[in-house]
Amino acid sequence: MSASEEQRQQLRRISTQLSEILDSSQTLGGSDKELAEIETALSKLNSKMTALRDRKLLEFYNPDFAGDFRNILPCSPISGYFNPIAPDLRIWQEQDRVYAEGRFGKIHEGPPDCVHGGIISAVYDQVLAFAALANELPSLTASLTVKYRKPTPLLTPIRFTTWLEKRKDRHIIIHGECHSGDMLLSSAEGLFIMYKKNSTGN
Ligand SMILES: CC(C)(COP(=O)(O)OP(=O)(O)OC[C@H]1O[C@@H](n2cnc3c(N)ncnc32)[C@H](O)[C@@H]1OP(=O)(O)O)[C@@H](O)C(=O)NCCC(=O)NCCSC(=O)Cc1ccccc1
Repeated sequence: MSASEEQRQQLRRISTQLSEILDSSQTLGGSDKELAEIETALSKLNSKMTALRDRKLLEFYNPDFAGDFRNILPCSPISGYFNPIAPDLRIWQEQDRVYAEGRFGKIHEGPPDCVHGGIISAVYDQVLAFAALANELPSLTASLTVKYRKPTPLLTPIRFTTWLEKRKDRHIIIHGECHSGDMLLSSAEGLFIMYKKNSTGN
């Protein structure tokens, strides 16, 4: 079963709500009574959602992403609009480069007030893979090296830039950089291996 436009919009709004709930959970405080009320409300919501959980409406891959890379893998934990843990990034292509821009919130904190290194790596993994796709070289990550130059601040505009560095047969090298303003925060190199052609040559 696939989602109607109305259902897509509803699911997107639900994901946004859940995302805000997750973010709030990181700095939550209140009296015993207030926390108990939240626990009860969430428990009810949880039961309702559990009852509907095996009726997935969203596809794994959306070829009609219309230039918005957050639509390609709707439930990706890094880029999917419908996954509440995905960071709030805009991801798009210009010529053969893919860019991601946005801010990370408390849910992605590693060192105090900074983004967790694993989250930064995960974003590189996804946006470098998108750069391969943008160059019509769909592939999987074989290895990923990230150089962390400066801590990546939370709640601050950050921009990732990625580009195809080299291709030889099925081996693809993609590079990426992450900046806050003019400051280089980190860089990455990924080796991607293109999907094998099947026996029909596709
Ligand atoms: C697919 C492949 C990487 C390669 O296997 P096959 O196709 O069977 O190819 P084969 O083994 O025949 O090798 C071909 C050539 O490549 C070379 N080579 C291979 N590996 C390495 C290496 N590590 N390092 C260096 N070289 C390596 C190998 O020597 C050979 O070289 P040759 O031609 O003789 O000179 C496989 O190991 C695999 O599935 N790994 C797990 C991948 C995975 O889970 N990644 C994480 C999830 S993806 C993600 O999250 C991003 C994403 C999100 C959403 C959407 C899209 C992307």
